[in-house]
This record gives sequence, structure tokens and C-alpha cells, in this order.
Amino acid sequence: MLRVEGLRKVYQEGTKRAFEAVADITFTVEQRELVCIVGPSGAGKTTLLKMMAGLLPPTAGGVYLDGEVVDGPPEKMALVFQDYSRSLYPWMTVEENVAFPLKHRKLEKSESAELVRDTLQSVGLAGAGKKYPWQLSGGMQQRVAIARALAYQPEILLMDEPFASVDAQTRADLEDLVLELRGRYGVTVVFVTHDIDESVYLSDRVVVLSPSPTRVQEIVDVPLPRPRDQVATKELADFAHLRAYVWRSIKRPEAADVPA
Ligand SMILES: Nc1ncnc2c1ncn2[C@@H]1O[C@H](COP(=O)(O)OP(=O)(O)OP(=O)(O)O)[C@@H](O)[C@H]1O
Repeated sequence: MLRVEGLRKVYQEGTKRAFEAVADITFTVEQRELVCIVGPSGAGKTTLLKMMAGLLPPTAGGVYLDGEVVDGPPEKMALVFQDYSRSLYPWMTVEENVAFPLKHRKLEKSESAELVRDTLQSVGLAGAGKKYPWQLSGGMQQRVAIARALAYQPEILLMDEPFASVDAQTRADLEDLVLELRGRYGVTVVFVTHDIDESVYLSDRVVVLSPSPTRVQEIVDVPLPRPRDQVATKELADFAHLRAYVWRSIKRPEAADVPA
């Protein structure tokens, strides 16, 4: 349903300092799939996600959602970024932040209030609606950002290193929250991460990117059983094997020659 085809991005095109960030990327994401994108630092992961979100025009190729070209932010998509402190409005309460994107939808006030209440409850923040973001911990603020994205009722959630700025325990909790919410809302998730363990733990498939100018190095299937569990899943020999495989593919592309 979401197809990335021959995508290329050259920054400052036509100038002497033109820089090819993304060379040629093609892959598809099926409905309800959870696909992680990993790659070395500076590989162009954010550039790719911005093009997928219709925020950055590609130099060549295209992104297609249900067969239609994406040339601006699609109604069916929502985004969650790493930097929750900049993505939430500090002068608005948690409820107002979650309700903000709903203003574009012509919803009854009661309908909008119900969506805000339900999504805050689903991320475990039922009691925090009247607080301001700066009164919450980093992990709680990121939950607000997730609730805001879900209240918009997207078919696709694009997440750009959403848990890179929180501590390890909170990160594990938020990973499980994403898995639970995907089950509950049936949303398709594209998740950019630096963290190989995180990519294997969450994914149905991992798209491994090469260093810049970026190409798809390979796409790794992750047939680990669901529901996943932070301890039981990570104890599996298959988890260790996949993790090592993806790691080698990123660090030493030529060394990932044992099939996953
Ligand atoms: N607006 C821009 N103008 C020029 N070059 C840019 C611009 N945005 C990004 N780049 C360059 O494109 C390359 C890819 O950047 P991008 O942020 O997409 O990579 P990334 O894989 O998300 O990085 P990281 O792993 O560090 O988060 C980098 O070399 C970066 O300097």
C-alpha cells in the first residue's frame, strides 16, 4: 500500500556544493506491517522519512500511497519525531496538544474530546490532560506525542527515532506501547532507528540502508513470534542471530553473507 520507488535526493541541486544524500531507494510497506529503517549515521534516514511524509520533494522517483503519488502531507499519515520537547506546544495543556491537529477535521466538539480522552488513556496518561508538557517526564511527553498522532486516526504512523532521547527502561516501555497500539488501532508503522536491537524487536521487516549516498543494502525478514516480550523474545537464539546479521550488514556490508 505504501510504495517507495526509485527515490533520490540531491540537496542544493544545480550548485557546486550539490550533495547526493539518497541515491536510489525502492521498497514497499504492506498494510498493518511494522517496518524499521536502520542504517549508519548520516545515511539519509530522516531525508527518506521526510520524502515519505510528503514534506520534502524528491529529486527523482516517488512515494505512492494506495497508488496515489505523495506530493504533500497525506491525510492518512501522522508523524512522531525524536524531539518531543520541540514538537509539543509548551503553552498548551496535554489535552490541547493532542486536540490540535484535529482542528483540521470537521469533528463535533464532543467527538474530538472523546478521541483525546481515548488516546490519552491508551498511552497511559488518562490523568495528565490538564498538565502542561513541561510538567511531565521525557517519556510521558513522548507518550503525548504518540497520543496526538493516534488521535488523528492515521492509517500510517511514521516515527523518526522517537525514543532516542529517553532512558533505557522508558524506551522498552514505549517500544511495547507501540506494539500494543499497532494491534489495537491496526495502524501501519514505519520506524526509523539507530538501534539494531530495537529494529529487530519491533519489526516484521528491517530495511537496512547503505552509507550515503543511500541505497537499500538489504531487506531482512523478522519472523520472530508475536506477541513479543522484552525478555522472552530477546532470549531467543533467532533474535540473537537476526541482531548479529543486521549489525554485520550495517557495519561491514560484505560480512552479512550468512542468510538470516
Ligand atoms: N537540508 C539539507 N541540506 C543539505 N544537506 C542536508 C540537509 N539535510 C540533510 N543533509 C545531509 O544529508 C545527509 C543525510 O542526512 P539525514 O539527516 O537524512 O541522515 P540520517 O541517517 O537521518 O542521520 P542520523 O543517523 O545522524 O540521524 C547528511 O550528510 C546531511 O548532512
